[in-house]
Amino acid sequence: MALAPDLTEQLARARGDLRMGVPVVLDAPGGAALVMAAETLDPVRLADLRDRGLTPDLVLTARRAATLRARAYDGDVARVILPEDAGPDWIRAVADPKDDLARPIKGPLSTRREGDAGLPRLAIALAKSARLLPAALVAPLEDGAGFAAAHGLARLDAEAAAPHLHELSPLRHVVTARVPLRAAEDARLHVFRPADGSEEHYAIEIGRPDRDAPVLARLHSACFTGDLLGSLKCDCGPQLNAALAQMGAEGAGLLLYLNQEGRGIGLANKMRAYALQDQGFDTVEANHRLGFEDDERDFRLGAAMLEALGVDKVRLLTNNPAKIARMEEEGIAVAERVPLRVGETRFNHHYLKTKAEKSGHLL
Ligand SMILES: Nc1nc2c(ncn2[C@@H]2O[C@H](COP(=O)(O)OP(=O)(O)OP(=O)(O)O)[C@@H](O)[C@H]2O)c(=O)[nH]1
Ligand SMILES: [Zn+2]
Repeated sequence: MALAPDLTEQLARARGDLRMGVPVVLDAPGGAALVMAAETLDPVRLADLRDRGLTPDLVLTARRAATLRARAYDGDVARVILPEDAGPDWIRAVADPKDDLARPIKGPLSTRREGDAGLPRLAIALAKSARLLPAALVAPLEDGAGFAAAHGLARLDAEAAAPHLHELSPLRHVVTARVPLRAAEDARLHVFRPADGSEEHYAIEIGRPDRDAPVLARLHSACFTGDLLGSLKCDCGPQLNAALAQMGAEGAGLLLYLNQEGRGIGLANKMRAYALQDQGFDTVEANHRLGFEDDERDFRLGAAMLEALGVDKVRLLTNNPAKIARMEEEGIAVAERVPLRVGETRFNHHYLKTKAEKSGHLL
């Protein structure tokens, strides 16, 4: 059926539903499950689910489970057995670390050992890709297709959908137009749109870089607070301006503006991380307490955009060795690393030090 949404489109819908608090059905040959994101959990829906005799587990990442001292028998995820009287507040308190220090969780949490964690794992990947807290209620269903149809819920073929969540969605080059910048009057903005309905990404091309030589390039990850507001907590704004200024001075360059806010966890989660940093945790610990890895970005995106723009070798403006490694893996030659040390303030000194010590950033 050509008019029906394909898998990528179904995934985009499922993400939208989870963000709104609408449950989604995951269906696989071995079993099905009803999934609700913990962050957007609706108490009425939780009650309805229980009235139907469904018994959800609260699925967390192993990172969050470690903070809560819960055993993650499934490796990267843990299935917490929900106490019968656990209401939305309890669920949210387990999922969201904001009150961990003020109200230490009454434990111990028991986690499930038996059974298959395939669908719970997919539920976490979906919540992450929806930029929600990585925590979900997952209740086994006997007849996934029947349940989805009866309640008008989105149903995903789990086996087919899982690889899509880890693949880079194809990017379409949508439009290019001239935008004279303070840093360089001869500048053009290219807009790229992923097929999976996720955020658009931009490339700012300064001058006409010679593709036969390594192009001065930067992969800049979106930072609303630093790039737009002038936040002193990071070095993003000064890095963005310094990169454009250098490209302007050299007369050519390519700045990729990747909409991977908060190292890929989204602005809401980044602000949760900032709130934890105010409680004394560093940037990496804060991500872990929330249930995320240190860095959830996918730099394959940058390589795909460079390729689309006909660039296969770069002089990369960065202090982050992971960016260099990823470009090389994706077939983009990094002829030179151009260091970018600007914007140190008394507020971000500790942040920059943590990045150097824990994330391997070069000084
Ligand atoms: N999760 C999280 N993200 C942050 C924090 N501070 C800044 N960010 C994000 O970190 C990213 C910084 O991106 P980049 O400027 O590409 O930085 P980088 O990986 O340090 O690499 P280079 O700047 O190239 O050396 C942006 O997406 C910011 O929104 C934080 O404390 N927690
Ligand atoms: Zn920043």
